[in-house]
Amino acid sequence: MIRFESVGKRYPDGTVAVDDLTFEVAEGEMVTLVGPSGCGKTTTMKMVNRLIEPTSGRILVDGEDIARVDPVELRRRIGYVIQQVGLFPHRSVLDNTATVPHLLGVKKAQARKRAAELLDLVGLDPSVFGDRYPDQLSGGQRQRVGVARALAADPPVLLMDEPFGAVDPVVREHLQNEFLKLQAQVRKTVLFVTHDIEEAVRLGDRMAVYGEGRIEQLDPPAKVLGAPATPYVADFVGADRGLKRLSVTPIEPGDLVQPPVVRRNDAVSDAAHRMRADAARWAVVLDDDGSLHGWIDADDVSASGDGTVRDHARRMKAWLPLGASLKQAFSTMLQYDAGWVAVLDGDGSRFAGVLTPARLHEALRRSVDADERDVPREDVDLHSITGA
Ligand SMILES: Nc1ncnc2c1ncn2[C@@H]1O[C@H](COP(=O)(O)OP(=O)(O)OP(=O)(O)O)[C@@H](O)[C@H]1O
Repeated sequence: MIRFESVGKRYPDGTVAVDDLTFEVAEGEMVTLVGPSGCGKTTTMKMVNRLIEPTSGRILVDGEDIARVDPVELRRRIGYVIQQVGLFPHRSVLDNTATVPHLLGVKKAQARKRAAELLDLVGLDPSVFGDRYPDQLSGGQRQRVGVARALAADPPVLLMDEPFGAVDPVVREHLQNEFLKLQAQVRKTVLFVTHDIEEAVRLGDRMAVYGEGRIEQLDPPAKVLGAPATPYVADFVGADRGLKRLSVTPIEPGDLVQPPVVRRNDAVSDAAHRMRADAARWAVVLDDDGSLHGWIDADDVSASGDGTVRDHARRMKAWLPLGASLKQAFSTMLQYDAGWVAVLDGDGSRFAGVLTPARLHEALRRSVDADERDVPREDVDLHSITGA
């Protein structure tokens, strides 16, 4: 846990980099700090490992006032990843990763074993990359080594300053996704500085939007995008914040519609009746074990037809789990030129319903209203939203 209590930093020339900052990063939480250049993000971060000393207030790490902790000892407890990874050029990737545990007194063989595990965890096969030197890696691979090295001493707290800033957008998104998976396993307390809003939105459990030297809003990304606290925040997150919000709004059961469902072994005539009764143009087809198989088009079958559904069923090419983002749903619909996308429940085995473009739009509007009023999305009645 990291706690800032009325923390300020005024440089000798009078520049106030950070002004009266009070906030907390909970254990296992990732908070992203985002804002324009020079607003005080890096200063905030560097005060946590005492690379910069505050001029007022205090900072607690796991309940302890860090002003009373020896800086060297403090930094052992805090992993630090920066854009210029700073690997030792004449040490192998494995030795780079094992450096800190070795310094901490872990036996060399054991430190190297742990380093190999960590390289594996960040997606670098140690048998392929372990013996290479930093200049034999791509930028993205070097960033991964940087993350592995920061995790090597198993610090409870991680500070990350634009760690993926130096790689191209495609690699960056890949690294972000990998890092999210990793964080789900290691659950570190993370402060993550970026000037990329998309990155702040994608990675943060909460994001802190900085104005000059202070935080204008500290909330979950969906809330920042849906209910910006000030005109400054609205302006900073951009006019397309509705679009950005799609990526942080999950598909929930209440968003789905229930089309007619038939089984592969059902008679075609029964399926045709069912679709007609529901005035549906298609039905979802399940396998005999209840798993999703595909769909059947009403135009392909008639009520007097022979045979079973399996003769006419079309295979489903894409589906999504509940909890996937509305952006993924939208993108899947566009990719397959489909008017709906099938959604499966959590463990991916049971058909839960389908999402349509109209329902996607409703989900977005309900979630915005839910954030504004601080209530769960299922409690929002669309008809009660002003203008709906
Ligand atoms: N040693 C210093 N002396 C005087 N002013 C400083 C010093 N270091 C930083 N500043 C100022 O403090 C302010 C905050 O700097 P900081 O590096 O924290 O910003 P930042 O939000 O991380 O910016 P960026 O995104 O460009 O890295 C800036 O106005 C900067 O010019």
